[in-house]
Amino acid sequence: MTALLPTARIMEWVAIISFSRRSFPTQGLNPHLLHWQGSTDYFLSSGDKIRFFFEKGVFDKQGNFLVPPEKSINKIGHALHAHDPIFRCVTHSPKVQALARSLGLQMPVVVQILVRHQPHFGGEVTPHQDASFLYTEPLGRVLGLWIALEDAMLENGCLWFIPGSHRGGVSRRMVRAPAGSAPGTSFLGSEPIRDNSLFVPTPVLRGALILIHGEVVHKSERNFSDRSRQAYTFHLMEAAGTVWSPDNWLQPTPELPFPPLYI
Ligand SMILES: O=C(O)CCC(=O)C(=O)O
Ligand SMILES: [Fe+2]
Repeated sequence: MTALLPTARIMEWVAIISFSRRSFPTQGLNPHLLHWQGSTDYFLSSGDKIRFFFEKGVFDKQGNFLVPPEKSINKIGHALHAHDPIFRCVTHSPKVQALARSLGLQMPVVVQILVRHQPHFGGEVTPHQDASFLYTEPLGRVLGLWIALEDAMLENGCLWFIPGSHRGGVSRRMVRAPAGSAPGTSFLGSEPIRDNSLFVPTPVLRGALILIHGEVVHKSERNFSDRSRQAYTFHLMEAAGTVWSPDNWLQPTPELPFPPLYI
């Protein structure tokens, strides 16, 4: 784990964009759709945009905030690199490139970038494998880089992992339904019930980087503290010899292909 990022600049960016008129997300949205993480369509069409996904219960029926806006955001995604130079610069920084090279990645591409906010009472992230959402053939080609922008401790929602769980294949896959059908996604297979005692917590200080194997089972718990737990996270795929599943919810487009990390 190493300190990699100009954390303060990213935090500043998050604060600015949270309040900027140009992108404030509730405008133009049907308030009835503003539930946890927004509507399915809002999610499915976010792959090439910067969109805001909210904690549960932060809006009233008219779409007005019930909590201070800075405590309302669960995550921001999924194409921060495409629209903001700070994120592009950090993601493609020499340190990240050197890290990818040291891991032997030949043609890594950036598939998504998120800022996870986890404010006070921020929701949990239930146990999952990233490859369920970012499926490739063969498996073993997706790597998450999760960077703590603030200390992530037991009480404010640090990550938890099941050691060795990356060796067991993928239990379920989220697949995109044909355009226009509802719901927009469904799961093939299911997430098994796992014994909670198998999870090992990974508390880290601000600036630490956690590498997440695409198939390792991980989760984070609800943040019951009054400290937020912001993290900057993106996923790389080794593109050499890999097929990105055409059923994944997130698809590269001619306008926004997955950018190569080494540029
Ligand atoms: O930040 C979290 O709580 C969950 C992160 C996660 O699941 C990921 O980055 O793959
Ligand atoms: Fe994950």
